[in-house]
Amino acid sequence: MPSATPISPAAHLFDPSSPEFKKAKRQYQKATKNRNPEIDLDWSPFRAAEKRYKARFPPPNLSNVLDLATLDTSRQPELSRGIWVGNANAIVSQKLACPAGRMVDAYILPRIPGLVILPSFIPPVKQRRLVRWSLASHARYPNETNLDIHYSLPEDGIWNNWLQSRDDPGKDILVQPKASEQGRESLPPSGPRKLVDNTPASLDTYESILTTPKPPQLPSSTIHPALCSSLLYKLRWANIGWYYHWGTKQYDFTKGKGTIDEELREVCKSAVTSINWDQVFEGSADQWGDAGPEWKTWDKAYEPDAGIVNFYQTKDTLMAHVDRSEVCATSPLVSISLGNAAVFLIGGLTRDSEPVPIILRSGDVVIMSGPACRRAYHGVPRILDGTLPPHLEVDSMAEDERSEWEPYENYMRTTRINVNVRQVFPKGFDPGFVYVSTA
Ligand SMILES: O=C(O)CCC(=O)C(=O)O
Ligand SMILES: [Fe+2]
Repeated sequence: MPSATPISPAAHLFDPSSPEFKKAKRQYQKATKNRNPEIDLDWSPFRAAEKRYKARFPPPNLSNVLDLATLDTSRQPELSRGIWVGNANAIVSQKLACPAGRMVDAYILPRIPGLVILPSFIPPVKQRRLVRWSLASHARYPNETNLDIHYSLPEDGIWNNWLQSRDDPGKDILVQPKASEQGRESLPPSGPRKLVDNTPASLDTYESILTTPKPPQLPSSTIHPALCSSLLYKLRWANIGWYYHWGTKQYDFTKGKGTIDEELREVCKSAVTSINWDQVFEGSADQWGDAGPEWKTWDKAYEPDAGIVNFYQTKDTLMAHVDRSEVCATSPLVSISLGNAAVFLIGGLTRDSEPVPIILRSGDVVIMSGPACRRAYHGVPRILDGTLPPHLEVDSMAEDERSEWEPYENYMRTTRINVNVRQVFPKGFDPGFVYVSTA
């Protein structure tokens, strides 16, 4: 069923005469009535920026947010979708020269050395394939998701079961909590990703990582059976490659390595080899320590082996954090945005650096690389509702493709997917071998 162009719910928040504006204002006044303004003074610059972009009232002004899509006239239909548009000149950026034989738009920001933005790197057809892959092929056994901790999920995953039940609600499976099956007492549900500071991984700390106990996270004893159709909106992440242990914030190498999808691997490798790294890291060789200018070998040495698919509903956020569990502390981390746009913040090695705000839209790729950027605080304080691009809607598709895509469009209307791909180990490194030889 073709759907009408959505009006972003937030659009009314900019109109003081609308009931939505008045209601949001009342809620805001109620919520802030007893707030001590002194507390605000203690916020770090990163926290203050998170608050600014999270705010429901008044809604954030995005004129200081970098939005490189505004430079591309072919993205106009996408930009005119919602109310959320930033500014291409908000932050100083520089377009990279393309390496020989490659025609890719890539930008660096002098304020965040090692960060590269590739707007529209993923073409629409590939965006749709990655959305299907994320939901139908990847967020299911044997890959771990946030829901597996608490529920005995059907083996073909929440998405595929939900698809079957769309025509026949009687097929909407009731998923049982694990705790009731196993009769265990335990911790409360995990909820959003927990952001605990951990020791940065490196080859020196590798042995202690291997020997740190990694008890399985216990399922909640308080949750109830739930229908697949409702659990779908509680899906927050699915693991890629090496398994990650959330309790210790370390990889659990004893579980072996999950496979990396071949198309995803190709996308990541193609992004990394499209970049003129000499230009990105010009003049920074002295910051790379003993390993020297590693970027010179990334065309051959870059090999993704882990990651996470993040699923955000429009009210979800990802708080400031550093991804420091990977032994490779400088290799590119490739981050792919799909669906609704978001405000992404990236700062420095502590929360005290003022972060740079960037709008990431569907098909954009961000690469975080090098010693400064790979260990920089970053987060996602806002999903920008109503920004699903036209090419992810059935209206833009040929008649015979529409019915297959329709459920994806429905889900993606309120969703942003981020495929976040990392390299844990240097290419060819054998983790088992090092463990035995150093024991
Ligand atoms: O959603 C994003 O753009 C960033 C996700 C992220 O930082 C992470 O998965 O560690
Ligand atoms: Fe991250």
